[in-house]
Amino acid sequence: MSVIEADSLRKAYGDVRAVDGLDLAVDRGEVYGFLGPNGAGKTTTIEILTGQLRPDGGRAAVLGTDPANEPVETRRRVGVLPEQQTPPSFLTPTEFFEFVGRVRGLDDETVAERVEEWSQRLGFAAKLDTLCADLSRGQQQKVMLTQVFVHEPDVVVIDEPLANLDPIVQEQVKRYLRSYAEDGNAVFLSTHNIDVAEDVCSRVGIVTNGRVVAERDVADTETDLLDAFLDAVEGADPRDTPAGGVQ
Ligand SMILES: Nc1ncnc2c1ncn2[C@@H]1O[C@H](COP(=O)(O)OP(=O)(O)OP(=O)(O)O)[C@@H](O)[C@H]1O
Repeated sequence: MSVIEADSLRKAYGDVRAVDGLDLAVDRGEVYGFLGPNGAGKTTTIEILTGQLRPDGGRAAVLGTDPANEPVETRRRVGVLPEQQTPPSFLTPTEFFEFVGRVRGLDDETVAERVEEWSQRLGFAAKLDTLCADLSRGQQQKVMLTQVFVHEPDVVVIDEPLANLDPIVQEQVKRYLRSYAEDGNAVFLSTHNIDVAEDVCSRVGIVTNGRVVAERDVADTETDLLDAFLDAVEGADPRDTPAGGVQ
């Protein structure tokens, strides 16, 4: 059984069909790249998969539960990195992780051990007791990445995880994501960066106008992801078609 499934998913904002009949399935062991241009419907899909938004139609399932019906359970079992979100400015990373750990049912000792490991891995151990407001954008991203994994979820849904990270840390995170999937977990990685998709993902779904229009195995040497992406985007109809019909 796939750990992430979307079946004819739909969501409109007024007359904009943000997600428009989207199908996908992600299995354990995969880093699935969700690759699409601005406005393709990636964020909206992520919000549906993580229980933040109820679809207008279709069905989503994450680890066998419907995020629309069980949003709290979904967010407890899944690691989520929302687009451009920063940790609370009025907390230190240590305080933030304690809060996150309690919400997810972890004891403080377990949280401290995992935070120690992650802060060493990403190189922000010296900043654990600095107010998040006083961290650089990259350091804030490291904090956000740590909260994704602190409860050791089987599935993570991450939006542009490498944003603001220096090249060395980017390489470490890429390596970690691949090994995390190889250990039998699943990564759903949304990006508009083709190089990131090529470097990290095992399979890529290209999304335009709210649906997955092509899928490619990245290991397939015949695949040129850039060509597939340009074909999909150039072949797509203009965005923002009114939900009621033809523009
Ligand atoms: N809250 C909202 N109200 C109205 N329209 C919205 C809202 N959120 C998204 N949209 C529209 O839905 C479409 C899909 O947006 P979405 O944010 O899901 O795309 P995206 O692929 O994440 O884009 P980007 O890569 O630029 O972040 C866009 O046309 C956008 O303008």
